[in-house]
Amino acid sequence: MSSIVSVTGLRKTYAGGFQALKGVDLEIAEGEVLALLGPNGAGKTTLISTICGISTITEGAITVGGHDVVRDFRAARNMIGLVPQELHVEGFESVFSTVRFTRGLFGKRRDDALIEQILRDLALWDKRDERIMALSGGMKRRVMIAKALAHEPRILFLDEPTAGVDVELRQSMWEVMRGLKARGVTIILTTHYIEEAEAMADRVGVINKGELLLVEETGTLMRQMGKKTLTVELGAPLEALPPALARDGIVLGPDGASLIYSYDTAARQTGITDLLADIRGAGLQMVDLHTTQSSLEDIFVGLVKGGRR
Ligand SMILES: Nc1ncnc2c1ncn2[C@@H]1O[C@H](COP(=O)(O)OP(=O)(O)OP(=O)(O)O)[C@@H](O)[C@H]1O
Repeated sequence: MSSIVSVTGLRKTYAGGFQALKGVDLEIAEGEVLALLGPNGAGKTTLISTICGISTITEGAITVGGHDVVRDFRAARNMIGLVPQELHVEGFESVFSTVRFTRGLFGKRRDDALIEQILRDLALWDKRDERIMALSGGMKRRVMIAKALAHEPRILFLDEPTAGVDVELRQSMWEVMRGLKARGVTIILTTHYIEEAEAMADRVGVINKGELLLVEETGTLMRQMGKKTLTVELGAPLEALPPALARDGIVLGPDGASLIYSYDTAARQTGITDLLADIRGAGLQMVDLHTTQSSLEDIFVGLVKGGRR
């Protein structure tokens, strides 16, 4: 994997003595979308801020595109676009001039065609002459993204890009992110929305109490750690579970009308074949079968409760 961001042994202790990051190692591949999941106060924003060179490093090292974020701050920062959690926009300025001005701050030559393209991609072109204060919250967020993209960064950090936005806007933000990914932009987003990680991320990192508990491909994580539940609907309800069917992971469903069996999707033998044979052997009639897969949310809650894998 060729890393565009490399974080090694990162520790961050705030002035009051609070340890917000306790030794984080993380490699981010060029072109990937990485979602950082974690409860409030886990250290997600702190991690992003240290990578972006906004927050000082207590111990460890970070490189962005091979540039050390402390020694070679300017080169590292030039490669990064940051969309922070809070909206900071100059309310009286127009959309176009704000985004153009931001590009200038990075010492890049004026390129109005590029700004036009960015605004079009973000469905902001029609609003280019409006004052930012007159825009809706969702539009302001998009202006923040446009500003972050104005100097053509190769890496975009989005800190909770869809917190508190409506479903339609969330979907349109996802479209924006997909478009950027298709152009090869590496995206790191923090989110509280599991469905966002599931929908967008190539890999998921789970942070809790300043520790990166794991980083895994989204699909692999779901497969490795997921549980499945098989529900067998019975022709006639049972009073109790027949002894022949008793085994780990099985319970009688509501009203005794079904059997519910939980199994590990990663296990070599799920036990389903034996279970079905035993159900038949016990003379029970099966009228329907269905399976459900645990969500990334279940996995996440289990991880945060249970600590490092
Ligand atoms: N400037 C600061 N001084 C002292 N402590 C801080 C400072 N900034 C953050 N913290 C603490 O560090 C911890 C991690 O905060 P951080 O904002 O990184 O978490 P987060 O995972 O982004 O949370 P959220 O999801 O709520 O945004 C929190 O306990 C927070 O109170």
